[in-house]
Amino acid sequence: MEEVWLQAQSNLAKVLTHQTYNTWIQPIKFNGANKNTLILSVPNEFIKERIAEHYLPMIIESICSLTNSQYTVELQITPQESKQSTATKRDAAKTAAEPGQQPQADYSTNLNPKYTFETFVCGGSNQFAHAAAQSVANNPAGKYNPLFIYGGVGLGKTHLLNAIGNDVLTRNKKARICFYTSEKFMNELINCLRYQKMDQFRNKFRKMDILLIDDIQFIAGKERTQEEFFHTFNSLYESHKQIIVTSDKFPKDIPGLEERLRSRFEWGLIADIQPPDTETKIAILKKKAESDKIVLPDDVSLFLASSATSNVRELEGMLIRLGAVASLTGKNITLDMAREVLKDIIVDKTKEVTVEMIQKYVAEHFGIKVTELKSDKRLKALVVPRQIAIYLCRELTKASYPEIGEKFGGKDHSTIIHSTKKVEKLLSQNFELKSTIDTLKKGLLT
Ligand SMILES: Nc1ncnc2c1ncn2[C@@H]1O[C@H](COP(=O)(O)OP(=O)(O)OP(=O)(O)O)[C@@H](O)[C@H]1O
Repeated sequence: MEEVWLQAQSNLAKVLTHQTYNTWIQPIKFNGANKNTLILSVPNEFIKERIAEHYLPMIIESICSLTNSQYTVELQITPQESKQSTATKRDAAKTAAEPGQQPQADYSTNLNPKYTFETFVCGGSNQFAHAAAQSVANNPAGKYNPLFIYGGVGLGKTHLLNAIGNDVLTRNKKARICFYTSEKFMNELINCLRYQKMDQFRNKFRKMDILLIDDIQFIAGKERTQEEFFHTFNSLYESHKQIIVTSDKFPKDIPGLEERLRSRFEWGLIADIQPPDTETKIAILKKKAESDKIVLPDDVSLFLASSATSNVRELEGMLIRLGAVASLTGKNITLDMAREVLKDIIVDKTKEVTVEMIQKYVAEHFGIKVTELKSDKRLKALVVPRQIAIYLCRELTKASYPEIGEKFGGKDHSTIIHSTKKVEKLLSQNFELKSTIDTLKKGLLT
């Protein structure tokens, strides 16, 4: 299997930029295989995280296409102290120090250089948080302190947090800024407690000009971490330093968060990020495709954006997957290819569905005849499928109530409205019905 990995590496070298390949892919070493898992070793946690976040789908795709079978990949950390890996770490640190990020002697900013305001697409769903972030970057510790950004998974909170840090550093290279996930903050705290280095811990955080903490909700319920964070917060706030945190919830909705912290988060500005609309999703995909040099036709970006997910990370994952398939097969990305490659992930809303298709599909699903579905018979075994089919016709086709009535044996439009409303009402209470309808929809649209 080692040869497969070496071949996969060389294929990836052809599709990635030189710098990306050297920084992230080249340091990966083959470390064994069992069944359908390839074990790869990476030099450190930093590289492991980045690979898992950005390159794993591409790596798996490359291995699977070489072996023609399904493989998963396990990443293990094995420190590699060879000259080469030391150089790689240096390169990674160098990459992380751009743009305008001065690596400080006594700490690391941990900022991701890719997450800037320039690479962030602003749309209706995130414009408030974006404006708040820009305002804080322009005037740290001014009007909005702390800034609390909250929103669902993969909607760009970490990106904005980094963008603030990167932006400030491009203008003031001496600014002391650090980005921490709350988990990393906690782990460092635990280590410092263990090795009696609490003075060092406190000094480090309390000397910051801007402290960026990602996913603060994870400190909820962790007493010691909350206490230490509380003192760090007070110390920074009193010295007029900026604090910015992100969370997946509004402060008062974070269970287990101490009251004193909750109230402090509410002192400043709270900005939310909502799921992106289709136009914003398309704009994000296009920007990402451009920066990764992936040729993405308009119909494909619409197809990806019409998928149910609002998680931008997932959208990016689909794009990376398409890019990898296109590079490895030497083909252009087309709508047909996207449908095929992403068939298990995307429900295709662009596919035309007709009343007749729905009638046939629903009748087959319930084991009845289309004529029975269209009839006036009041048997329960027919009434429920009929109402579901009518509901789906309204949901998935452009047919009007009278048109649907006509195709259901000449029924009156009020009967069609009644059936649709009945299903709509039941959907919120009846989980089984919802699941049946979801299955039917998926089947009809893929
Ligand atoms: N508006 C946007 N413009 C450009 N890229 C975006 C945008 N929103 C999200 N992304 C990208 O989507 C990915 C996920 O975003 P990010 O990690 O910031 O999400 P998050 O809200 O912090 O998620 P989590 O809750 O999992 O921490 C990143 O690669 C980010 O660059």
